[in-house]
Amino acid sequence: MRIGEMGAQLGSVIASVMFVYTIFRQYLPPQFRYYVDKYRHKLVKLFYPYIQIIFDENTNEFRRRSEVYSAIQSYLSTKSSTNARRLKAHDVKDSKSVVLAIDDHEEVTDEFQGIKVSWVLVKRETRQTSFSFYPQSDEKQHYKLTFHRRHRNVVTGAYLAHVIKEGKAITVGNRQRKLNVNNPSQNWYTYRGTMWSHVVFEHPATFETLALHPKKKEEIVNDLIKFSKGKEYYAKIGKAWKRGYLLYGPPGTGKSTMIAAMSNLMNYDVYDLELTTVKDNTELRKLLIDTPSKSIIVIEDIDCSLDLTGQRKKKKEKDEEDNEEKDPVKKKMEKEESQPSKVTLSGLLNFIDGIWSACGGERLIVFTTNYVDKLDPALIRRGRMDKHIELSYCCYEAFKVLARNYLDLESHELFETIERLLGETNMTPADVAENLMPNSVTEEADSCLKNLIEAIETAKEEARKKAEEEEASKKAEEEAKLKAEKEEEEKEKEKEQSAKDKVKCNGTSAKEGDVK
Ligand SMILES: Nc1ncnc2c1ncn2[C@@H]1O[C@H](COP(=O)(O)OP(=O)(O)OP(=O)(O)O)[C@@H](O)[C@H]1O
Ligand SMILES: [Mg+2]
Repeated sequence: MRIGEMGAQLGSVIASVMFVYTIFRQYLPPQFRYYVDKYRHKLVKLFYPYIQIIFDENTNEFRRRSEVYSAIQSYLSTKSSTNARRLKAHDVKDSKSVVLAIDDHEEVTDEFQGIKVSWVLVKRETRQTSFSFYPQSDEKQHYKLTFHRRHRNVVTGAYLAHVIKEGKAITVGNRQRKLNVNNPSQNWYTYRGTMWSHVVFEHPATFETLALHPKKKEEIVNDLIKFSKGKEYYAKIGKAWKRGYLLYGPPGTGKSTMIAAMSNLMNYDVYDLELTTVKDNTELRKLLIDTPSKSIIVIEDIDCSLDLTGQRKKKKEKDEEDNEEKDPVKKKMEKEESQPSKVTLSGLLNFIDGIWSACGGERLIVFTTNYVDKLDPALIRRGRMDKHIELSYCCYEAFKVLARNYLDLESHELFETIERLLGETNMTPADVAENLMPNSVTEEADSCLKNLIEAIETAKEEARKKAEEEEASKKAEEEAKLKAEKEEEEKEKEKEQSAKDKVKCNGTSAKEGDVK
């Protein structure tokens, strides 16, 4: 017989005995009654050596679903599928697959450090008598954990911590990741107070498919894994469990793709923060505090995001002209929307250094830029952005990854030519990938590689022409400058000469006057 069943039967026997006792208690002589009452609890303890803990589905706080309950449900979903005979399948919000749970009143046993415990899902009908802003269903359910009282310390300590940790890990593993974007603040009310809107994140990019030099790739992956396992380490050194990455390089070199690969590797949600729609630093702080643990906060094109005031002002003036006919409410909203963003560099820095450290949990912050030289050194100094990653033009190693991804090719006679050509010219992985993509279903790998060679040669030729043109224009500029300088010199000389002539002329006329 299982623990739970044993406990339940013993429990019901004791309950029946107690029930009979309360009926006949009044007929007992007072002295005898006193002794029975005194030893009743000890008797119960003696005959019922089990302890039960109840885990309610909802918390008292706004009737929210209890996180502990959800963790237990996930934990038991793995135990019950092998253990229980009656299971229930249901879809859980944000979960990738159906979650299997034990059916009502079905018992699941578990073992931890040699200790046997039992779990039962209990459902109770309730009748709601009062009006509530948080209407509850008529059913209440809870998990009941039963174990022998001699294991009390282990079960309430290490075992429950283990269940919650495992359960949370299973929930995270099973969770559908989300891509979040910030709502403009004037729309927070419309979006029921939510600052972020989300869609399901299903980007296929991984570090395996990312075209990058293997050494660099390995370094980044190791860095991320070390970070994800570093809770104790960060606590020990007294540093917030956060890490900043700066991805820089020309357009089409894989910065955004790398962010997707990071999210897939770490299983983190992405929070894509559009700074230009954030009104001010206070709003920025609210948005960032609202990001949960295990998230990647992304600010793309950071060089453009912090300096848009001029551009937005122009837009605003233009909008004002267009809006003359519109109704006042709409006009006001649009006016607010076109207000220049007042997010400042110091606001962002304060957040990275200050508030960020205060809210616990692992977070990555990733900035991307095409122009690293344009960034304020204060923003990218080490400690704020822990790792600077340059994503550059496609090298031969990166090309091999793309050839494997797009054409299933490990080697080919044309690879040598491509290696040579890629060493001579700059081509982004995006362009290489575009050329490797077969134009039709029947197109062979051979012809794709030839297309690529042609494209690289064209790019090389264009780069050569561009360099020549630049050289010519530079030469012409220098010549024009020299000419202008010469002309200036001549003009100066002429001026000097005419001044001298004037002096001479004045001298002569004065002398003539004297003679007169
Ligand atoms: N390193 C890479 N590995 C694999 N694919 C790549 C890589 N770089 C670019 N690509 C391909 O090119 C496309 C554009 O790349 P991506 O958007 O990541 O570039 P980016 O560096 O973010 O550019 P931008 O600076 O314009 O935002 C991607 O969809 C991807 O298919
Ligand atoms: Mg990008």
